[in-house]
Amino acid sequence: MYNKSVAELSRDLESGNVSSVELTRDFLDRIKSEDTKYNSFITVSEEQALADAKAADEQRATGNATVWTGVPFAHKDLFCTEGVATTAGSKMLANFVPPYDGTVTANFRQAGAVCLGKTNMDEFAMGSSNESSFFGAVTNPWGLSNDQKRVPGGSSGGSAAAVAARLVPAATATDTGGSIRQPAALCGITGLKPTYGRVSRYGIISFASSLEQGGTMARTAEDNALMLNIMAGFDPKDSTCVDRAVPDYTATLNEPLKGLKIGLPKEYFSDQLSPAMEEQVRNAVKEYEALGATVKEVSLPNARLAVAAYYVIAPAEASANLARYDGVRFGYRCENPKDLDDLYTRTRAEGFGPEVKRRILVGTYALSAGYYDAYFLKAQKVRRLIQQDFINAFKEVDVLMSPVSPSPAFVQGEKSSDPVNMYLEDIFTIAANLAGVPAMSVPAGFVDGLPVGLQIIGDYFDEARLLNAAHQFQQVTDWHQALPR
Ligand SMILES: NC(=O)C[C@H](N)C(=O)O
Repeated sequence: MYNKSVAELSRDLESGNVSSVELTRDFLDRIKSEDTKYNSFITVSEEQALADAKAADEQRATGNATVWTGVPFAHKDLFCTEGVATTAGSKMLANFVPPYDGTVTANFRQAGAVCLGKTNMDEFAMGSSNESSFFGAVTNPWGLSNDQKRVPGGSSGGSAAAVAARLVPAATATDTGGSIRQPAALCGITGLKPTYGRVSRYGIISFASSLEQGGTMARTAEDNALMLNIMAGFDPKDSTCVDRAVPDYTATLNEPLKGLKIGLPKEYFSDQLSPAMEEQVRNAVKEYEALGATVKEVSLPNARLAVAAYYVIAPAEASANLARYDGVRFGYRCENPKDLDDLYTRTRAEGFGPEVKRRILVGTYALSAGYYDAYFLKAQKVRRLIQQDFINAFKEVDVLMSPVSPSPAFVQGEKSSDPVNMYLEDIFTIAANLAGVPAMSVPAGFVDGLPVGLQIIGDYFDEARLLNAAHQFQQVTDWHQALPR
């Protein structure tokens, strides 16, 4: 049962092979017995899940079921869930129970899906290893047999580890600079960051508003399509959400790839990429050629500036977004403040972890009057150039393919004392966020027994094509089915 996809579980529910209550109990039991190894959940909402499963079974009995009715899944702990703690992986929000559902949360609820709980993540989505979580690091299900605990990537490491370890068939995630694609790659699952504006951000705890986007994680491309079908769409509660028709993302999965034009950005096959990783990515591209695609080299000349621009823009936006955590309205409050200044200072000093503080300081500096032009404005100009690079590339090709991360899952602690080294994990993923284009990670092989991801980047709102390309690849490969060892 645990190995089944959302599509398969949905068919089992439809045929009456299993009830949602049985399925939900099974997955909850599995989380209880297995997650001690991974720490992929912050909260397991057992009671609520069983009540929702019962309601889903009743709904199905009336003949009014959706594909999702009764199917278990999990939310990254950044998505506000009414009545269930939503912590953003931070001490600051450790006791925050939202009085409302975010739009994505409401969409899953409306479709009848059963949320089993909230997954672990880097604090406020800042990190590439899940080690900055107030609730402890997450362990990658891969590589455990070597006795060395490896990171699952981040910031959506809990979602990725839970899906890889078969604790849930699917989980929501968010991606600001690589937070869906890098953990998906490191855990050997499939993940999609949609176009900026495709999915409502209402009720997602904000880190960098102009970059982040809610997205999907599951083992198959088909399941990612099923998730996006209920996540995408206009929302008047999010002014950055685009009013544009939502296709059925499953409808085009089986289109043949003959004639698909693939571009390989030469900047993404640099010496930062290990030769063994490069070989896996190039082998995956060969599979596409066998499926009828054509391949050519393209250039994203400004891609090398992406990490530098991101680490000005994202902290700047974070410093503004996180100003609201002041101990007054909600979240953590320090004990016995002397006065208002003391309340602000100690609440923030005690409530935030080191990486979040680093970014607030960097962001505040970059936005301050004397430095605004030199850093923030300059970074915005670079961002525009990077966007233009993608626009130019998509005049020549349909999709871009590249590695997701420079190396496979690293050992816990290896990069903790070197923030810049950690930031370089996103060297191939960040440009897509700066430009706002959609991008996926698809399992494409192994290096030293650890999963490798293929990144597929698309033009604006071309998610259906990405999912089609990933699905066709998964019909001729079985990397996405491999069991962690
Ligand atoms: N949030 C993300 O997309 C992760 C990125 N590594 C960051 O720390 O900003």
